[in-house]
Amino acid sequence: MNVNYLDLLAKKYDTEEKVVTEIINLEAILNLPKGTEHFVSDLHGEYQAFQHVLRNGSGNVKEKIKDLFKDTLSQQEINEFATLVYYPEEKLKIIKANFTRKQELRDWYTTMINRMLDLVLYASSKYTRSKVRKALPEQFAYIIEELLYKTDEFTNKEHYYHKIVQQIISLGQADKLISGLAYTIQRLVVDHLHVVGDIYDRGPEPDKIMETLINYHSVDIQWGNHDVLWIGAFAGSKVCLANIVRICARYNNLNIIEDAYGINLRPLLNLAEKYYDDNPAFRPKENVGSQLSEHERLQITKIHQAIAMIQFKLEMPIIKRRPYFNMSERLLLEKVNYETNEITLGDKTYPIENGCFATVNPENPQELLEEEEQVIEKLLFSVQHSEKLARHMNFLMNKGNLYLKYNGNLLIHGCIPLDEEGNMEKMVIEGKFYSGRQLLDVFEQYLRSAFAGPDKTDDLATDMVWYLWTGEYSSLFGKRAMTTFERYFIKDKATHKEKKNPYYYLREKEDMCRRILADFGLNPDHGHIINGHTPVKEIEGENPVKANGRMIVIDGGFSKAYQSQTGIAGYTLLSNSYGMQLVAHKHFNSKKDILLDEADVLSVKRLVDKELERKMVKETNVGEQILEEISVLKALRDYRYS
Ligand SMILES: O=P(O)(O)OC[C@H]1O[C@](O)(COP(=O)(O)O)[C@@H](O)[C@@H]1O
Ligand SMILES: [Mn+2]
Repeated sequence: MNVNYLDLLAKKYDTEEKVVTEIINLEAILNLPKGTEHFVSDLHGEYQAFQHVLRNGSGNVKEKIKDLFKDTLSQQEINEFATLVYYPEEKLKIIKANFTRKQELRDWYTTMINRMLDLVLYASSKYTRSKVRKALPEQFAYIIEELLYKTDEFTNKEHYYHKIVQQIISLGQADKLISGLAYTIQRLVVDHLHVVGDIYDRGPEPDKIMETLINYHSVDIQWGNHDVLWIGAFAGSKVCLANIVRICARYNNLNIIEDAYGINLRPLLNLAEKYYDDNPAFRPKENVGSQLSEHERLQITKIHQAIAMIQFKLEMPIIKRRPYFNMSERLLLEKVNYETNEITLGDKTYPIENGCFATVNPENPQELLEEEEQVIEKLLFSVQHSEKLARHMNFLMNKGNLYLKYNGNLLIHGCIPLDEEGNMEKMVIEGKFYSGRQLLDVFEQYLRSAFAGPDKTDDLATDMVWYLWTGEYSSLFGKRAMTTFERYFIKDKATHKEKKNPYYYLREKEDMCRRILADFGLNPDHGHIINGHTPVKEIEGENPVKANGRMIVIDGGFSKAYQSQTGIAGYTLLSNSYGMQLVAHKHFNSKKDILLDEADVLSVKRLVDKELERKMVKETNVGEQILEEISVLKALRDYRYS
């Protein structure tokens, strides 16, 4: 081992005792049960629903409460207590309003604090004390530790413990303590969170989800196609930028761009007002009870057209300069007959409906008007100078990857591009063939290099980010072509179809999944592929667990717009030391419903895989790291102290 490195380490471990203590600590951790992993995906801006799933740990909090209190509390008491753990501040307000006498409230506080302490202790049983300490609210850490680890002089000290709790109540700190304990419980029930892609688009509050993830104790992200679209915009891809604005307009979410990220839409609005009018194909989607005025609706409709047309134009030069993207069929503005108002796709000609081509030069359809050029330049400047967006995108890059190998499983948002025979599809990039894992690695390299060079807008790396959004061999898109243009302008639904990669039926086969796991260097006997991206249509009887358990699809279905297709509000997955459980969630209406009715949106838990023997930290990724640390520490001991 490198001696310089050991010398450096010796500064931290400057006595033999310190080295030995750390080795013993680490060895002990290896023999603890593995922490609970929580998998979610396709959050699509649905912050409130995500918060709920996070706060209840996909049902894990309730389960722990039941384990502990099922013989002493009624179902109603359990529900009320669970709601208090999920939303302590709000629930405290509601409950406190019911008390008229001070002493009653005091008694209630005492009961709740003790109940919370019991639950913290129970939820922390598989962690070291030092880890639990880190999860405690700072302000009360000392007191809570004192209350948690009551010593065997318990009987002598009972009065003392009781006094502490009473003091806290007298000093008006009970609410704070209860909230702190509730958050500690939430934190302890889930050790690590995986977000299997698509934080952005469709829903109203992706920025708040990002803030939550930034503050979360332990998380990784597998980018989704919608996430790379945002990364692409920030990295200088104008076409990705046009797409994110278009999607926000379509879903009536332009305030994400304007208010959340402070991006000025005024130049785009001016352009839109000048060239566009009302158009049924471009009216924003509205939720029930939408507050849009006629005027606002019209404005968004115009913006939506303006940015969509900029997008279609911007796609064309990329398709032309990257022939191996194989997208010449998508040069749609060149296939429009502007005189007859028709479009010819293959050997069929269709009438154009709701066309809005006022800014298109039929001689050179890809040409942007100077005004359009300026609009997109200004938008890009604004996007790249949004401090909040910069923070969010940097976090996505730091915590994110295209895929992740974790505890023997392969986590990936979309797919591994396959042909009909189940061979990994090959893509030629700059004259070289790539497929399977190698292709994904190359994609990721391009994406990182695009992010590192935000001032380059037309280089291969930047174009490649857009390819990841929409290209036929993209592991994130997983379809042959995106028919956005057709869905706006052609009535015939047959043209709207987006053909899926064969992966999506081949993944039903165990043998196929085993081959993919092996290609990624994972053990096919134990590993699973965990996918997001495609909503599982439970209504039609689709099973999220496929390929004899090797494949698990957890499109969260958080996206309200898609819930009518899925029939549920999607799945999440839990993996603890006993195995894996899939959780199906019911529709989430509002936090208010949960606070008042204490109804849990959770429905069924299904066992996917049961460990024959309880899985310990030493068998996990973290365990591997710890083993390495131990071997370094042993080397340090030999080198310095023996
Ligand atoms: O329903 P929308 O918002 O128009 O989006 C449809 C587009 O979204 C996509 O399904 C991609 O988004 P997902 O990753 O959520 O599936 C495209 O294939 C499709 O063209
Ligand atoms: Mn997706």
